[in-house]
Amino acid sequence: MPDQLLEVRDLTVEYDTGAHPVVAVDHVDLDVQAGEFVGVVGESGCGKSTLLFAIAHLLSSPAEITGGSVKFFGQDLVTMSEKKLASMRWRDFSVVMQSAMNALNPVKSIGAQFQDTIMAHDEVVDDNRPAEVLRLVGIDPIHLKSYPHQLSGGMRQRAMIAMALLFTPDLIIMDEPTSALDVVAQRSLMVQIKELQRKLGFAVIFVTHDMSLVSHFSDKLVVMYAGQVVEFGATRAVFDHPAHPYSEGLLDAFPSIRGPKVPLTGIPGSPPNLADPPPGCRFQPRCPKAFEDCPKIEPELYQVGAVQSRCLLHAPSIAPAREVS
Ligand SMILES: Nc1ncnc2c1ncn2[C@@H]1O[C@H](COP(=O)(O)OP(=O)(O)OP(=O)(O)O)[C@@H](O)[C@H]1O
Repeated sequence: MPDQLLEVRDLTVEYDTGAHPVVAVDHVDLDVQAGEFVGVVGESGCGKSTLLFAIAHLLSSPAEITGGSVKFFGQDLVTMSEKKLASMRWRDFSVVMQSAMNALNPVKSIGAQFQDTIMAHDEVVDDNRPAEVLRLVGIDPIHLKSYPHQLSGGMRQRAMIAMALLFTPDLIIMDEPTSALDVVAQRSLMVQIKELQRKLGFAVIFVTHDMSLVSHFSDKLVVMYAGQVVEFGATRAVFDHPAHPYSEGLLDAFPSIRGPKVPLTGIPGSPPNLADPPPGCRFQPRCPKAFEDCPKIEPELYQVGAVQSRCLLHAPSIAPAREVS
């Protein structure tokens, strides 16, 4: 199996809203290696869910992929036929949504829904597999007979993860799978996802608002702002030395569980309207380190040590003359 599982290049998604399309994902690049856990963070509305849906090719109108490619084991999902995509979903990659209650069919038992997923593929699956995947996520297989409303919120999310594991895919895409749960259930589900990932070796792309979750569970971190990736790198490197002022702001806005108590500071202002983003750097109207070039020049992603940062402070031709303390 090649190491490179997913290669997203220049991916752009627009919501066609009339005069000014909303560019929710703007020329995003992302690499995921086999078995890797990649966290995607950023404020509400920055395009995280749209990115995941675009990767899984699950977008519907008015959203449309207007450019770029999503290569999964070298095959471009963007140009792939719906038939081929349907055969790959669940088998090669699966998606776990924010709310299992919305994703599961309320009038079918969990077992019947597992069977539907199995029947939709030409794969031979052992009869015991549904029971086996439920056990894997800590649910008694007796609940194959249960309907979604008979399970707790945590169990429903676990059942969704079990369904995502039916064919042991190489990639599971998760959109805030724990956000509807209380902190204790959230933690225990995360620990379980991580254990399963280690045991079964699948890769995860995981969207969350929760910086403490990604700090504990993800290998790599993608920080998104206004439809763009503004920082990308190993999670530890980003947490230890954030290279983008927005990442710094996000880190200062959440409490550290073990570190010394420090006053939390938010990020002043609010994210821009994606139908009409500010010129130059999109974060500059809110950035404490902005300087005169920031509204004039659109930054690229620059290599800064172990991470990449979309900040002009790190642009080789600009930074030395404009160093801001
Ligand atoms: N149907 C739609 N029509 C127009 N714009 C949309 C539509 N759905 C989403 N958007 C816009 O696309 C942008 C990205 O939305 P998206 O849901 O991907 O963000 P997000 O980071 O996942 O947010 P959250 O964390 O709140 O789930 C937002 O600015 C949103 O307003």
